Amino acid sequence: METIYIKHPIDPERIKKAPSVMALGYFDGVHKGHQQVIKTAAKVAIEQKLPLAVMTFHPHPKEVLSTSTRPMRYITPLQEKMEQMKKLGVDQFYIISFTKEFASLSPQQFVKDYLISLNVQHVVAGFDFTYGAKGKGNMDTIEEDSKGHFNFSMVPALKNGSIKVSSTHIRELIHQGEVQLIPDDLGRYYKMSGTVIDGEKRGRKLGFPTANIQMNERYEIPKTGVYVVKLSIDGHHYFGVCNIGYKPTFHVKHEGDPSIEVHIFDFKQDIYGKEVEIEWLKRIREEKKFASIDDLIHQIHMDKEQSITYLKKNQLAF
Ligand SMILES: Cc1cc2nc3c(=O)[nH]c(=O)nc-3n(C[C@H](O)[C@H](O)[C@H](O)COP(=O)(O)O)c2cc1C
Ligand SMILES: Nc1ncnc2c1ncn2[C@@H]1O[C@H](COP(=O)(O)OP(=O)(O)O)[C@@H](O)[C@H]1O
Repeated sequence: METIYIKHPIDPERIKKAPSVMALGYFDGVHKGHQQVIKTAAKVAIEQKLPLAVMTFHPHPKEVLSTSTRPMRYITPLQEKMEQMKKLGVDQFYIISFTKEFASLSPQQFVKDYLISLNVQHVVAGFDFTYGAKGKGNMDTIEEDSKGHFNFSMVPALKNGSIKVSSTHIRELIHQGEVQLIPDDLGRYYKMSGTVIDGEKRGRKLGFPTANIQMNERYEIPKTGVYVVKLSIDGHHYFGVCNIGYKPTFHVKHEGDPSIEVHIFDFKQDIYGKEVEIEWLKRIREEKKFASIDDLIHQIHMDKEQSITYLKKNQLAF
């Protein structure tokens, strides 16, 4: 996959003008609805013997246009989005830097500069895709704005039961800790990449060493609590039990991002500094403040047992 970064204003002299089929969207999550859009474009690309291209915008428009001071978090930060695009067989991945100036382009100017000038032959987008200043361009205006330079296909909403598959719904599931439901919408478990860092060196003394994981990017954060997780380290897969939270047994203050700590089953290696991937399989309980360390240790034993039972019952491991 070729990745093409474009900074606004686009320089028409410097861009490739080979014809392509282009799927358009923000695609945070690259969920089943997004996959439908990209697969529709892939089908047209095969029929027309053209490369499959995807155009996305980064950072997320909300991050640039919203007045909120809270930083935007992602289901798939850019690196992860790229990985998913590769898996879908995308040939060219265009990343347009989303700035206030870019956002103020009229819909017609966007189509002219970013689609027609790239020699796009066919555009595919989801039913709710909008383009141009204030999102005034949409699936009802694109035909007129294309001025006959390209055809387009609109992909209808994908539903999971009565609920529309959407990044918003997946975010809600992450925040509610309902991670076991996420594969229905996302097509895979929610996962993060991170680095194993030093903790407070207490885990080993408790009889439960825990790998403390620092997220590598601004991911959406699951609800605090204890989870069954899968870890990938150097291409090997392990299962474990994870606490995400503020460790109220030891700390009074709950500031900043929660810590993420995984006790890995049947594992005894030093992995400080390693890059890992953590998949969130199932939330099993709330984080609690224990009256004694013995009570906490007893509870962690039970969490481990419960996790292994869950993994066995769902034929995920053991
Ligand atoms: C499965 C599991 C469940 C945990 N549950 C709690 C909890 O409910 N409350 C709490 O204060 N700490 C909880 N912890 C966090 C421990 O307090 C923490 O692992 C220990 O303090 C070691 O921290 P360190 O690795 O930073 O040294 C849990 C840890 C694990 C692995
Ligand atoms: N089963 C295991 N699960 C998690 N980490 C383990 C395990 N066995 C060994 N380790 C190593 O021990 C470290 C955790 O030890 P711990 O005493 O909890 O210290 P820290 O507070 O630095 O996390 C991990 O980062 C990892 O390198």
